[in-house]
Parts: sequence; C-alpha cells; structure tokens
Amino acid sequence: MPDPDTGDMMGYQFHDLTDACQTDWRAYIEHDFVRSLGDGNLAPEAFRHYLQQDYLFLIHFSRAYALAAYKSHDLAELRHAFEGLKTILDVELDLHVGFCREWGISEEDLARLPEARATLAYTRYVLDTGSRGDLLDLHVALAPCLVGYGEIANWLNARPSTRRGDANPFEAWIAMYSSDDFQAAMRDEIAWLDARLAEVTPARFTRLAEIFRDATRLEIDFWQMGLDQTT
Ligand SMILES: Cc1ncc(C[n+]2csc(CCO)c2C)c(N)n1
Repeated sequence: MPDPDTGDMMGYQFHDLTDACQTDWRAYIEHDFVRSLGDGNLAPEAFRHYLQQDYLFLIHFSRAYALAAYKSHDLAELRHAFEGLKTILDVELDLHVGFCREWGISEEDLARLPEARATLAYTRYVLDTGSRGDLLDLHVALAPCLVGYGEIANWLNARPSTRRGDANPFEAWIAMYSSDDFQAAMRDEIAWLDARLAEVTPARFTRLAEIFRDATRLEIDFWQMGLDQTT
C-alpha cells in the first residue's frame, strides 16, 4: 500500500509479526513468571531453575549467532552477527554468572546440568530454522528473545505493582533489560528487521510469521518451565 506522505510502496514491518500472534505475544510478555519477577515475589526455586536452564540456553543461542555469521553475505551482516554473539558472551552471561553466584549455583552445578525439554526444544528449533532458511528466517526466530526481553522490561516499568530498587531481589534483571544499551540493541534489531520485511511477499511473510509465533510459544514454555521446575 502506498505511504500517504511519500507515495512509496510500504511493505511489512516488525510490528506486523507481533500483530499476527497477539495472543501468544501477550502471553509471553505478561507471563506469570514475569509478573512475579516484577513484583519481587517470584519463588527462589523458580528463578534458580530458570537461571540454570538459561545457562544452557545462552550457549546454544551463542551458536545461533555464530550461524548468523556463517549465513552473512557482507561485512555489515557479519558485524551484526558478531555483535550479537559478543553481547551474549560479555553481557548476558556476565549478568548470569553474577546471579548464579548470588543464588548459590556453582560452576560445577552448571557443568553437570541435564538439559530440560523446553531448553532443548527452543534452542534446537532456532538452530534448525536458521540452518534450513536464510539470515532473515534466523533473525525472525531470534527476535522474540531480543525484542521480547526489551518489551518485557518496558512493560514491567510501566506497571504500578513493579518494584524497582533494592527491595526487589530481581532488580539487576530488570535494570539490565531496561538499560539504554539494551534498549538501543533492541531498536537496532527492529530497524534491521523493518528494512528486510519491507521487501518480502505476502507468502514469505506468512512463513516468517509462523516462525515468529513458534519461537514466541517456546519462550512461553521456557517461563512456564521455571514455574513448574520441569526437566
Ligand atoms: C529464554 C531466554 N530468552 C531470552 C533471553 C535474553 N537474551 C538471551 S540472548 C539475548 C541476545 C543478546 O543480548 C537476549 C536478549 C534469555 N536470557 N533467556
């Protein structure tokens, strides 16, 4: 459809992906795990289980960013993948190691950890989608993780019952995803996706929306695993 201001043809945008799966997207962003984390009363066992499985998750997500490097066509795409991998290793895992120390999870515990089904399903789904498809398929599969956590932080901050500061044991978690750096990374990813989605056909968009919805459902399962402490 033509843009009313410029007359240019407008394609799809990132928000069309969330619009296409609103029920699942809201169930992910506003999950009970997230609400309790915001209120500061999430059961320590639930958070501990989440932290342990997230360690395995982050290792496989690092591999997915390495796959994005492999799928790159130019230096800009390669840098984009490299920055994503570097953020997981330097920022995500850093936060993670700090939390594990605080919650009494040792490196030996992490090394011995059996991988839960929800972790297996989500990480291997993303790697398989990226192996089979192109860089856009892979980024769409990765988007609920990066964009979702930024949106969760914004949702929590806009909500009156969220407790910020020392009164909340999960303050560092909320602060990390609310930070200017993380929010800027989220906006960069949305801009990258907007530029590529502008070019896709309706049939291709339908397939991408399916990938996005599946990855969103797997994020829901990951939160639920924390609450249920299932493996
Ligand atoms: C289940 C699960 N989903 C998303 C994230 C957040 N996250 C993991 S890697 C990455 C991209 C680089 O920052 C982001 C935002 C998480 N930790 N665990």
